[in-house]
Amino acid sequence: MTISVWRYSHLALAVSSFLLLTLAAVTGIILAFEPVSQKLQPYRADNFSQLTLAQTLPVLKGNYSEISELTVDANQFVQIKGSDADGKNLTAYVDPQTGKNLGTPTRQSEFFEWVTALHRSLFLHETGRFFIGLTAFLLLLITVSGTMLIIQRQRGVKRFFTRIVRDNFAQYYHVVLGRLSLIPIFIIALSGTYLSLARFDLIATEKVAPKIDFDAIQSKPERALADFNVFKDIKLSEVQSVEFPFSEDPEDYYTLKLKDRELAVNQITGDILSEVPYPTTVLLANLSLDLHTGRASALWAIILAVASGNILFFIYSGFAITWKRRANRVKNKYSADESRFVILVGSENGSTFRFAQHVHQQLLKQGEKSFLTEFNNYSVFPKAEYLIALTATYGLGEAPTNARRFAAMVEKHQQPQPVRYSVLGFGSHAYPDFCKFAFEVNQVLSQQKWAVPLVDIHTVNDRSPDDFGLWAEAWSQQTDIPITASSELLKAPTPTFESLTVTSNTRTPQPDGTFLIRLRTKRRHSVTSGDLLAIYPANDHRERLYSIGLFDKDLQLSVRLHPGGLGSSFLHELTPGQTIRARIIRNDHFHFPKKAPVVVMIANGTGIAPFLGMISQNKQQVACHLYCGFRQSSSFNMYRNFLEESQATQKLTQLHVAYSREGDKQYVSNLIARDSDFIANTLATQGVLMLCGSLSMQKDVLDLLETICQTKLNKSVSFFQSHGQILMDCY
Ligand SMILES: Cc1cc2nc3c(=O)[nH]c(=O)nc-3n(C[C@H](O)[C@H](O)[C@H](O)COP(=O)(O)O)c2cc1C
Repeated sequence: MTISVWRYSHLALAVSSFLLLTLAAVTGIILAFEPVSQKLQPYRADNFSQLTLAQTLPVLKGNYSEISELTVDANQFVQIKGSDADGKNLTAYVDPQTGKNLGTPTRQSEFFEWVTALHRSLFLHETGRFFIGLTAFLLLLITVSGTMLIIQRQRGVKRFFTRIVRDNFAQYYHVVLGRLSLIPIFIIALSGTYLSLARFDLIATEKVAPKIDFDAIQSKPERALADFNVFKDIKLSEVQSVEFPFSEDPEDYYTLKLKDRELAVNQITGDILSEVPYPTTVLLANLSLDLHTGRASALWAIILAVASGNILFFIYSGFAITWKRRANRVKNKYSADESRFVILVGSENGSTFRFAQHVHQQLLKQGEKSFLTEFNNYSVFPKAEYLIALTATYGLGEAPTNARRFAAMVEKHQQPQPVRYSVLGFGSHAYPDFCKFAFEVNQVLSQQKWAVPLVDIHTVNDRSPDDFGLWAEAWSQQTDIPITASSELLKAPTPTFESLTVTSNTRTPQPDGTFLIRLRTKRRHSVTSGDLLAIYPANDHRERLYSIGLFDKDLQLSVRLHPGGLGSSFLHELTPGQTIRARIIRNDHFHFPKKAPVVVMIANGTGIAPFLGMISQNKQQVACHLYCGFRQSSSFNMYRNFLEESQATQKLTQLHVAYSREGDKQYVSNLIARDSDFIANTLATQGVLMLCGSLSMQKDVLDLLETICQTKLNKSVSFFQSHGQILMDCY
């Protein structure tokens, strides 16, 4: 059964009952104070629980001339009805030990009477009772569906009480308080349902009348009350009421209504004339009344009041959650058939929609035709040129409900034209399978013939505006369509630019057009290899990003000169001493891993740049294996000395180079295929693979890794991606 079935049942039940539930909860809170206030009255005997009928009845008979009935209420106050020495009618609370008159019982206060009637029947008699009974039953179902939702959210019964990740106020406390008050609310609902069923005779609660053989009644031996064995055995705490014999005739007897049975006792001999146990249905009805009203315990009454208060909070928070989800429903200006941009959203609780809407609105503002929809609505998009897939991950690294059918839909609907896609995963490092579903989406898309990768998959941790901004920048750079992270989304200070001084520039490009440039920053401590440098070659909004390799105080960029390329031409012309305005962007997801026993670096072309810096910074001599691919050996020559020196100082363990236009004409993926056992072993022993370079290299390597992971490790590549063991930064 999917999470959505429980969720929709939970919601439907809540919607259908919330008005009556609110009323029942409010009146329930008020009524919980009645037992508490009653218990504060001074009518309970100190040693009540030890007293037996054999101790109590003779004392009371001695003190009062006539007693017709003795009752013990839920507060353990003993009350008698009869007449006093002057023959006047008497109803009084008495001390069962001394017989002292403690006071006269008063009627329930009018206010509590009024609230009780409202709580039980809405002043509508049987109709009202029916609706209240139905509400109790719906609450029972809500509790069951809520429990299932918590189990699914926590990934299993065993983890029911483990830490809850805080999403937002309403959601967090809906779950936290839901767990805490689950049992009291379940009891309130079950007992309320039971009492209603009993009230409508759907459960038989008839007590069986005593069967007395009047012919067998004895009048000898005569015994004193205190010597009746049956009275010696019965404690006052077991008694509901004792009806005294009407006359001294031996055929009149004591009727004892206990908690679990009814007895008839000969008033002269003390013999038991009849003993009838109550049916289980009656016992359950009594128990339900105790549990539903809290009449037997002030502490339980307070727990019931708190649980009823929580029901009110659940009504509020439940609707707040639903409101937020519904607020994200999509209204499109352009149809799926006419749009150039298609934005797919996978979201459970709506926050990913906020980011998607943000992108969508910016595209519309720039006059683009953009269509936003849920993953499950994926179909053929005949005019689409760009596909942006934004998705959260849920459960055990699973798809959100509105993205479950995605893989099947992609199989079914092939796009007729090439579409450039980009995947942005939303998740949280609080979960072991970080953004797993997004990685799966990326994998599925990468296998489609029509799909052309535009930007490497990016992830957003805990809705971080900075992470989102990083993707927006990369995407804008590839499309030349500016998408910014608005201040509303960013809620972070505007970027700070800094001036960097050029310290060296090889300028003379290698045959493949690559050159190395070094720049010095004053804020060296806040940058590391794998971060990005954003430059503004034309001093306008156009930004170009380069991966940084850190060498002591310098940031080294490896740049390929593209004829007419905005960024590469600009950098190529720079000479030592010149300064440029730039911005360093932290790229946490592509930093050298802090704990990995082995790091395998895979690069092609200028993708080697961050790895050069990482190797240079590898003072701890963590085992590092570099696999890199170039067109020809001359392209590699500019790195050769540095890498050979690094091997000598054990900052680099092994170096593997592939040339695509020389010798064996190999790609870096061929080297990975050759060393597939080593790669699998690295992953199996918590090592980390890092990929940097072109998207086409990334695709080849990922396809290969998928096969390696499946065949050698029995897991998907997305498992290792989501566990931070495969890091990528490709372009
Ligand atoms: C019950 C639950 C399970 C989650 N499981 C994962 C997970 O396995 N991996 C992950 O990266 N994030 C996980 N998350 C975090 C969400 O993906 C993240 O908060 C996301 O931003 C929510 O987006 P949404 O509001 O659009 O649904 C989980 C969140 C919740 C509430």
